[in-house]
Amino acid sequence: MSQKTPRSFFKPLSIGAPEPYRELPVKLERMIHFVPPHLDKVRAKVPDMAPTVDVILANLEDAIPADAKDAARAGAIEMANMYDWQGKGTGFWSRVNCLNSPWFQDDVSELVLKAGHQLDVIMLPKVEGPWDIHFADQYVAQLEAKAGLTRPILFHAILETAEGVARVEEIALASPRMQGISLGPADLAASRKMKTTRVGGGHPFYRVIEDPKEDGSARLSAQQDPWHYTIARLVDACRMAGINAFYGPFGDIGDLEACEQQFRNAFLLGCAGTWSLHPSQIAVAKRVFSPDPEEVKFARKILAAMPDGSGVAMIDGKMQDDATWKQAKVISDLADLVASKDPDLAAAYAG
Ligand SMILES: CC(C)(COP(=O)(O)OP(=O)(O)OC[C@H]1O[C@@H](n2cnc3c(N)ncnc32)[C@H](O)[C@@H]1OP(=O)(O)O)[C@@H](O)C(=O)NCCC(=O)NCCSC(=O)C[C@](C)(O)C(=O)O
Ligand SMILES: [Mg+2]
Repeated sequence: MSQKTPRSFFKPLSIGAPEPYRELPVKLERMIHFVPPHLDKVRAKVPDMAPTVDVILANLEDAIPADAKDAARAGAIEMANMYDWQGKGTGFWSRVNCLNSPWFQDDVSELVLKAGHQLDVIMLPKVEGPWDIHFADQYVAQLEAKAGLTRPILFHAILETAEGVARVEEIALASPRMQGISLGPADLAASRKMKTTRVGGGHPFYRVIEDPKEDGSARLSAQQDPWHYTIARLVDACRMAGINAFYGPFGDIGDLEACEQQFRNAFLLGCAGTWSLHPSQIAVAKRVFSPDPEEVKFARKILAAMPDGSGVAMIDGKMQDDATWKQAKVISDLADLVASKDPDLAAAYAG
Protein backbone atom coordinates (compact mmCIF):
# COMPACT_ATOMS: atom_id res chain seq x y z
CA MET A 1 0.00 0.00 0.00
CA SER A 2 1.60 3.32 -1.09
CA GLN A 3 2.08 5.66 1.87
CA LYS A 4 2.73 9.43 1.90
CA THR A 5 6.16 10.42 3.19
CA PRO A 6 6.12 11.70 6.81
CA ARG A 7 6.75 15.25 5.64
CA SER A 8 4.03 15.30 2.94
CA PHE A 9 1.51 13.68 5.35
CA PHE A 10 1.26 17.01 7.18
CA LYS A 11 1.16 19.27 4.11
CA PRO A 12 -2.07 21.25 3.55
CA LEU A 13 -3.98 19.69 0.64
CA SER A 14 -4.89 23.03 -0.87
CA ILE A 15 -2.99 26.30 -1.30
CA GLY A 16 -4.33 28.62 1.40
CA ALA A 17 -5.77 25.87 3.59
CA PRO A 18 -4.76 25.87 7.29
CA GLU A 19 -1.79 23.74 8.43
CA PRO A 20 -2.97 20.31 9.64
CA TYR A 21 -2.51 19.68 13.37
CA ARG A 22 0.57 17.64 14.35
CA GLU A 23 -0.99 17.11 17.80
CA LEU A 24 -4.77 16.97 18.25
CA PRO A 25 -6.28 19.61 20.55
CA VAL A 26 -7.06 18.03 23.97
CA LYS A 27 -10.85 18.18 24.41
CA LEU A 28 -13.42 16.69 26.78
CA GLU A 29 -15.65 14.48 24.64
CA ARG A 30 -17.56 12.25 27.08
CA MET A 31 -20.78 12.58 25.11
CA ILE A 32 -21.56 13.64 21.52
CA HIS A 33 -25.16 14.80 21.77
CA PHE A 34 -27.18 14.32 18.57
CA VAL A 35 -29.63 17.06 17.57
CA PRO A 36 -32.07 16.88 14.61
CA PRO A 37 -31.43 20.41 13.19
CA HIS A 38 -34.63 20.50 11.11
CA LEU A 39 -36.89 20.42 14.19
CA ASP A 40 -37.35 24.07 15.25
CA LYS A 41 -38.42 23.05 18.78
CA VAL A 42 -35.29 20.97 19.39
CA ARG A 43 -32.95 23.39 17.63
CA ALA A 44 -34.25 26.18 19.91
CA LYS A 45 -32.92 24.23 22.91
CA VAL A 46 -29.32 24.30 21.70
CA PRO A 47 -28.10 27.48 23.51
CA ASP A 48 -29.38 26.09 26.83
CA MET A 49 -28.09 22.56 26.17
CA ALA A 50 -24.62 23.52 24.92
CA PRO A 51 -23.10 24.36 28.35
CA THR A 52 -24.42 21.04 29.77
CA VAL A 53 -22.70 18.73 27.24
CA ASP A 54 -19.19 18.29 25.86
CA VAL A 55 -20.23 18.16 22.17
CA ILE A 56 -23.39 19.02 20.23
CA LEU A 57 -23.71 17.35 16.82
CA ALA A 58 -26.04 18.60 14.09
CA ASN A 59 -27.17 15.38 12.41
CA LEU A 60 -27.86 15.53 8.66
CA GLU A 61 -27.80 11.78 7.88
CA ASP A 62 -29.88 8.82 9.04
CA ALA A 63 -32.91 9.80 11.18
CA ILE A 64 -33.36 12.89 8.99
CA PRO A 65 -36.08 12.22 6.38
CA ALA A 66 -35.03 12.61 2.71
CA ASP A 67 -37.45 15.52 2.28
CA ALA A 68 -35.93 17.35 5.28
CA LYS A 69 -32.25 17.21 4.26
CA ASP A 70 -32.14 20.84 3.04
CA ALA A 71 -33.96 22.02 6.20
CA ALA A 72 -31.54 20.04 8.39
CA ARG A 73 -28.53 21.56 6.61
CA ALA A 74 -29.95 25.07 7.02
CA GLY A 75 -30.70 24.27 10.67
CA ALA A 76 -27.12 23.12 11.24
CA ILE A 77 -25.78 26.38 9.84
CA GLU A 78 -28.18 28.27 12.09
CA MET A 79 -26.96 26.22 15.08
CA ALA A 80 -23.37 27.26 14.31
CA ASN A 81 -24.35 30.85 14.91
CA MET A 82 -26.60 30.27 17.95
CA TYR A 83 -23.77 29.83 20.46
CA ASP A 84 -20.14 30.89 20.96
CA TRP A 85 -18.80 27.35 20.44
CA GLN A 86 -15.14 28.30 20.07
CA GLY A 87 -15.28 30.75 22.96
CA LYS A 88 -17.23 28.67 25.47
CA GLY A 89 -15.55 25.32 24.78
CA THR A 90 -18.44 23.05 23.81
CA GLY A 91 -17.59 21.13 20.61
CA PHE A 92 -19.75 21.78 17.54
CA TRP A 93 -19.81 18.84 15.12
CA SER A 94 -22.01 17.80 12.20
CA ARG A 95 -22.67 14.36 10.70
CA VAL A 96 -22.96 14.79 6.94
CA ASN A 97 -24.64 12.38 4.54
CA CYS A 98 -22.55 9.56 3.10
CA LEU A 99 -20.04 10.26 0.38
CA ASN A 100 -22.07 8.70 -2.43
CA SER A 101 -25.32 10.45 -1.45
CA PRO A 102 -26.89 13.31 -3.45
CA TRP A 103 -26.48 15.54 -0.38
CA PHE A 104 -22.78 15.10 0.59
CA GLN A 105 -21.40 17.88 -1.61
CA ASP A 106 -23.90 20.53 -0.44
CA ASP A 107 -23.61 19.36 3.19
CA VAL A 108 -19.84 19.76 3.28
CA SER A 109 -19.53 22.87 1.11
CA GLU A 110 -22.26 24.81 2.92
CA LEU A 111 -21.05 23.75 6.38
CA VAL A 112 -17.44 24.74 5.67
CA LEU A 113 -18.22 27.96 3.79
CA LYS A 114 -21.03 29.18 6.09
CA ALA A 115 -20.23 27.55 9.47
CA GLY A 116 -16.57 26.54 9.21
CA HIS A 117 -15.46 29.26 11.66
CA GLN A 118 -17.43 27.47 14.43
CA LEU A 119 -17.29 23.84 13.20
CA ASP A 120 -14.81 21.56 14.99
CA VAL A 121 -15.51 18.15 13.44
CA ILE A 122 -17.25 16.67 10.40
CA MET A 123 -18.52 13.15 11.12
CA LEU A 124 -18.28 10.89 8.05
CA PRO A 125 -20.72 7.94 7.93
CA LYS A 126 -20.33 4.50 6.33
CA VAL A 127 -16.59 4.91 5.79
CA GLU A 128 -15.26 1.81 3.95
CA GLY A 129 -11.57 2.60 3.54
CA PRO A 130 -8.85 5.27 3.59
CA TRP A 131 -9.91 6.39 0.09
CA ASP A 132 -13.10 7.92 1.59
CA ILE A 133 -11.00 9.96 4.02
CA HIS A 134 -8.53 11.04 1.29
CA PHE A 135 -11.37 12.26 -0.94
CA ALA A 136 -13.08 14.25 1.82
CA ASP A 137 -9.71 15.55 3.09
CA GLN A 138 -8.74 17.34 -0.12
CA TYR A 139 -12.31 18.55 -0.75
CA VAL A 140 -12.50 20.15 2.71
CA ALA A 141 -9.02 21.67 2.28
CA GLN A 142 -10.17 23.42 -0.90
CA LEU A 143 -13.22 24.77 0.92
CA GLU A 144 -11.19 25.87 3.98
CA ALA A 145 -8.93 27.89 1.66
CA LYS A 146 -11.95 29.43 -0.03
CA ALA A 147 -13.51 30.29 3.36
CA GLY A 148 -10.21 31.70 4.67
CA LEU A 149 -10.29 29.42 7.71
CA THR A 150 -7.23 29.45 9.96
CA ARG A 151 -7.99 26.28 11.95
CA PRO A 152 -8.34 22.84 10.28
CA ILE A 153 -11.71 21.06 10.58
CA LEU A 154 -11.23 17.51 11.87
CA PHE A 155 -12.84 14.23 10.77
CA HIS A 156 -14.60 11.60 12.84
CA ALA A 157 -15.46 8.37 11.01
CA ILE A 158 -18.26 5.94 11.84
CA LEU A 159 -17.27 2.28 11.82
CA GLU A 160 -20.49 0.77 10.44
CA THR A 161 -19.56 -1.42 7.46
CA ALA A 162 -17.89 -4.84 7.37
CA GLU A 163 -15.33 -3.43 4.92
CA GLY A 164 -14.66 -0.51 7.28
CA VAL A 165 -13.91 -2.92 10.11
CA ALA A 166 -11.53 -4.88 7.88
CA ARG A 167 -9.68 -1.61 7.14
CA VAL A 168 -10.13 0.26 10.42
CA GLU A 169 -6.37 0.70 10.98
CA GLU A 170 -5.92 2.31 7.53
CA ILE A 171 -8.90 4.60 8.17
CA ALA A 172 -7.48 5.70 11.53
CA LEU A 173 -4.13 6.53 9.86
CA ALA A 174 -5.52 8.11 6.67
CA SER A 175 -5.19 11.82 7.48
CA PRO A 176 -3.96 14.26 10.15
CA ARG A 177 -7.61 15.39 10.27
CA MET A 178 -8.66 12.11 11.91
CA GLN A 179 -9.87 12.94 15.43
CA GLY A 180 -11.68 9.70 16.26
CA ILE A 181 -13.89 6.81 15.16
CA SER A 182 -17.27 5.69 16.57
CA LEU A 183 -18.93 2.29 16.47
CA GLY A 184 -22.14 2.32 14.41
CA PRO A 185 -23.92 -0.87 15.58
CA ALA A 186 -27.07 -0.63 13.43
CA ASP A 187 -25.55 -0.31 9.94
CA LEU A 188 -22.71 -2.61 10.95
CA ALA A 189 -25.17 -5.32 12.03
CA ALA A 190 -26.95 -5.00 8.67
CA SER A 191 -23.66 -5.00 6.74
CA ARG A 192 -22.47 -8.16 8.57
CA LYS A 193 -25.90 -9.83 8.26
CA MET A 194 -26.05 -10.13 12.07
CA LYS A 195 -29.53 -11.31 13.13
CA THR A 196 -30.50 -8.40 15.38
CA THR A 197 -32.59 -5.26 14.98
CA ARG A 198 -31.18 -3.76 18.18
CA VAL A 199 -28.95 -0.61 18.19
CA GLY A 200 -26.17 -1.61 20.57
CA GLY A 201 -26.32 -3.60 23.79
CA GLY A 202 -26.55 -7.35 24.30
CA HIS A 203 -28.93 -9.93 22.84
CA PRO A 204 -30.57 -12.81 24.77
CA PHE A 205 -29.56 -15.27 22.03
CA TYR A 206 -25.82 -14.45 22.32
CA ARG A 207 -24.72 -16.64 25.23
CA VAL A 208 -22.34 -19.40 26.39
CA ILE A 209 -23.64 -22.47 28.27
CA GLU A 210 -22.00 -24.85 30.75
CA ASP A 211 -21.55 -28.59 30.07
CA PRO A 212 -24.47 -31.01 30.55
CA LYS A 213 -24.93 -32.16 34.18
CA GLU A 214 -25.13 -35.87 35.10
CA ASP A 215 -28.38 -35.31 36.92
CA GLY A 216 -29.80 -33.60 33.83
CA SER A 217 -30.53 -30.43 35.82
CA ALA A 218 -30.72 -27.04 34.10
CA ARG A 219 -27.37 -25.80 32.71
CA LEU A 220 -26.19 -22.32 33.59
CA SER A 221 -25.63 -19.91 30.70
CA ALA A 222 -24.46 -16.29 30.53
CA GLN A 223 -25.18 -13.58 28.03
CA GLN A 224 -22.11 -12.35 26.14
CA ASP A 225 -21.29 -9.00 24.54
CA PRO A 226 -21.69 -9.13 20.71
CA TRP A 227 -19.73 -5.85 20.38
CA HIS A 228 -16.66 -6.86 22.39
CA TYR A 229 -14.45 -7.78 19.43
CA THR A 230 -15.40 -4.74 17.35
CA ILE A 231 -14.91 -2.22 20.16
CA ALA A 232 -11.56 -3.76 21.14
CA ARG A 233 -10.41 -3.72 17.48
CA LEU A 234 -11.62 -0.09 17.14
CA VAL A 235 -9.73 0.94 20.30
CA ASP A 236 -6.48 -0.67 19.12
CA ALA A 237 -6.69 1.02 15.69
CA CYS A 238 -7.47 4.43 17.20
CA ARG A 239 -4.86 4.33 19.97
CA MET A 240 -2.24 3.16 17.44
CA ALA A 241 -3.05 6.29 15.39
CA GLY A 242 -3.12 8.56 18.46
CA ILE A 243 -6.85 9.28 18.09
CA ASN A 244 -9.83 8.28 20.24
CA ALA A 245 -12.41 5.51 19.98
CA PHE A 246 -16.05 6.19 20.84
CA TYR A 247 -19.11 4.08 21.43
CA GLY A 248 -21.96 5.23 19.16
CA PRO A 249 -25.75 5.12 19.68
CA PHE A 250 -27.75 3.08 22.19
CA GLY A 251 -31.18 2.82 20.59
CA ASP A 252 -33.35 1.54 23.46
CA ILE A 253 -34.04 5.05 24.82
CA GLY A 254 -36.36 3.67 27.53
CA ASP A 255 -33.77 1.32 29.04
CA LEU A 256 -31.22 3.54 30.79
CA GLU A 257 -29.83 0.61 32.79
CA ALA A 258 -28.84 -1.33 29.66
CA CYS A 259 -27.59 1.94 28.14
CA GLU A 260 -25.34 2.48 31.14
CA GLN A 261 -24.01 -1.09 30.90
CA GLN A 262 -23.16 -0.69 27.21
CA PHE A 263 -21.47 2.67 27.87
CA ARG A 264 -19.55 1.15 30.82
CA ASN A 265 -18.28 -1.76 28.70
CA ALA A 266 -17.01 0.72 26.10
CA PHE A 267 -15.40 2.97 28.74
CA LEU A 268 -13.59 0.06 30.37
CA LEU A 269 -12.31 -1.16 26.96
CA GLY A 270 -10.70 2.25 26.30
CA CYS A 271 -13.36 4.38 24.58
CA ALA A 272 -13.12 8.11 25.33
CA GLY A 273 -16.83 8.85 25.01
CA THR A 274 -20.19 7.92 23.55
CA TRP A 275 -23.15 9.34 21.65
CA SER A 276 -26.26 10.56 23.45
CA LEU A 277 -29.43 10.44 21.35
CA HIS A 278 -31.85 11.72 23.98
CA PRO A 279 -31.49 14.17 26.92
CA SER A 280 -31.93 11.25 29.36
CA GLN A 281 -28.71 9.63 28.08
CA ILE A 282 -26.54 12.70 28.79
CA ALA A 283 -26.32 12.12 32.56
CA VAL A 284 -25.57 8.42 31.97
CA ALA A 285 -22.71 9.29 29.62
CA LYS A 286 -21.35 11.86 32.08
CA ARG A 287 -21.48 9.33 34.96
CA VAL A 288 -19.76 6.59 32.97
CA PHE A 289 -17.12 8.53 31.05
CA SER A 290 -15.99 10.71 33.95
CA PRO A 291 -13.45 8.73 35.98
CA ASP A 292 -14.74 7.44 39.33
CA PRO A 293 -13.52 9.67 42.25
CA GLU A 294 -12.07 6.64 44.12
CA GLU A 295 -10.18 5.58 40.93
CA VAL A 296 -8.83 9.13 40.60
CA LYS A 297 -7.61 9.22 44.22
CA PHE A 298 -5.91 5.83 43.83
CA ALA A 299 -4.34 6.94 40.54
CA ARG A 300 -2.95 10.04 42.22
CA LYS A 301 -1.46 7.87 44.99
CA ILE A 302 0.43 5.97 42.28
CA LEU A 303 1.66 9.20 40.65
CA ALA A 304 2.77 10.54 44.04
CA ALA A 305 4.58 7.30 44.93
CA MET A 306 6.58 7.29 41.68
CA PRO A 307 7.22 10.97 40.75
CA ASP A 308 9.40 10.14 37.73
CA GLY A 309 7.10 7.34 36.56
CA SER A 310 9.68 4.58 36.93
CA GLY A 311 10.40 1.81 39.45
CA VAL A 312 8.04 -0.18 41.64
CA ALA A 313 5.81 0.59 44.63
CA MET A 314 3.22 -1.28 46.71
CA ILE A 315 -0.01 0.66 47.28
CA ASP A 316 -2.86 -0.88 49.27
CA GLY A 317 -1.29 -4.27 48.63
CA LYS A 318 -1.16 -3.82 44.83
CA MET A 319 2.09 -3.75 42.84
CA GLN A 320 2.64 -0.54 40.88
CA ASP A 321 5.29 -0.01 38.19
CA ASP A 322 6.00 2.08 35.06
CA ALA A 323 2.97 0.59 33.26
CA THR A 324 0.47 1.27 36.06
CA TRP A 325 1.97 4.76 36.38
CA LYS A 326 0.94 5.36 32.72
CA GLN A 327 -2.55 3.99 33.44
CA ALA A 328 -2.79 6.30 36.44
CA LYS A 329 -1.68 9.25 34.29
CA VAL A 330 -4.53 8.57 31.79
CA ILE A 331 -7.08 8.64 34.63
CA SER A 332 -5.57 11.67 36.37
CA ASP A 333 -5.32 13.74 33.16
CA LEU A 334 -8.95 12.90 32.27
CA ALA A 335 -10.01 13.89 35.79
CA ASP A 336 -8.30 17.27 35.35
CA LEU A 337 -10.25 17.83 32.12
CA VAL A 338 -13.56 16.82 33.73
CA ALA A 339 -12.87 19.01 36.78
CA SER A 340 -12.41 22.02 34.48
CA LYS A 341 -16.01 21.50 33.21
CA ASP A 342 -17.80 19.91 36.19
CA PRO A 343 -17.44 21.74 39.55
CA ASP A 344 -19.21 18.97 41.49
CA LEU A 345 -16.81 16.33 40.13
CA ALA A 346 -13.89 18.72 40.72
CA ALA A 347 -14.86 18.69 44.42
CA ALA A 348 -15.25 14.90 44.44
CA TYR A 349 -11.78 14.42 42.89
CA ALA A 350 -10.18 16.89 45.31
CA GLY A 351 -11.94 15.38 48.37
C1 LIG B 1 -35.36 9.38 19.67
C2 LIG B 1 -36.21 10.65 19.53
C3 LIG B 1 -36.97 10.69 18.21
C4 LIG B 1 -37.19 10.74 20.70
O1 LIG B 1 -37.78 12.06 20.61
P1 LIG B 1 -39.14 12.34 21.39
O2 LIG B 1 -39.46 13.78 21.18
O3 LIG B 1 -40.17 11.31 21.04
O4 LIG B 1 -38.66 12.08 22.90
P2 LIG B 1 -39.35 12.65 24.22
O5 LIG B 1 -38.90 11.80 25.35
O6 LIG B 1 -40.83 12.83 24.01
O7 LIG B 1 -38.67 14.11 24.36
C5 LIG B 1 -38.69 14.73 25.63
C6 LIG B 1 -38.15 16.13 25.38
O8 LIG B 1 -36.79 16.05 24.93
C7 LIG B 1 -36.68 16.69 23.67
N1 LIG B 1 -35.69 15.95 22.89
C8 LIG B 1 -35.86 14.73 22.32
N2 LIG B 1 -34.71 14.36 21.70
C9 LIG B 1 -33.82 15.37 21.91
C10 LIG B 1 -32.47 15.56 21.53
N3 LIG B 1 -31.79 14.64 20.82
N4 LIG B 1 -31.85 16.71 21.89
C11 LIG B 1 -32.51 17.65 22.59
N5 LIG B 1 -33.81 17.53 22.99
C12 LIG B 1 -34.44 16.38 22.64
C13 LIG B 1 -38.07 16.64 23.05
O9 LIG B 1 -38.18 17.67 22.10
C14 LIG B 1 -38.93 16.87 24.27
O10 LIG B 1 -38.88 18.25 24.58
P3 LIG B 1 -40.14 18.94 25.35
O11 LIG B 1 -40.14 18.31 26.72
O12 LIG B 1 -39.82 20.42 25.34
O13 LIG B 1 -41.36 18.60 24.55
C15 LIG B 1 -35.24 11.89 19.64
O14 LIG B 1 -34.60 11.82 20.89
C16 LIG B 1 -34.22 11.94 18.53
O15 LIG B 1 -34.53 12.25 17.40
N6 LIG B 1 -32.94 11.66 18.91
C17 LIG B 1 -31.87 11.65 17.93
C18 LIG B 1 -31.93 10.34 17.13
C19 LIG B 1 -30.78 10.29 16.14
O16 LIG B 1 -30.06 11.23 15.94
N7 LIG B 1 -30.59 9.11 15.53
C20 LIG B 1 -29.45 8.94 14.61
C21 LIG B 1 -28.18 8.56 15.34
S1 LIG B 1 -28.08 6.82 15.60
C22 LIG B 1 -27.60 6.20 14.04
O17 LIG B 1 -27.56 6.92 13.08
C23 LIG B 1 -27.19 4.75 13.95
C24 LIG B 1 -25.81 4.60 13.27
C25 LIG B 1 -24.72 5.10 14.12
O18 LIG B 1 -25.77 5.25 12.03
C26 LIG B 1 -25.63 3.11 13.04
O19 LIG B 1 -25.46 2.41 14.06
O20 LIG B 1 -25.70 2.70 11.87
MG1 LIG C 1 -25.61 4.19 10.38
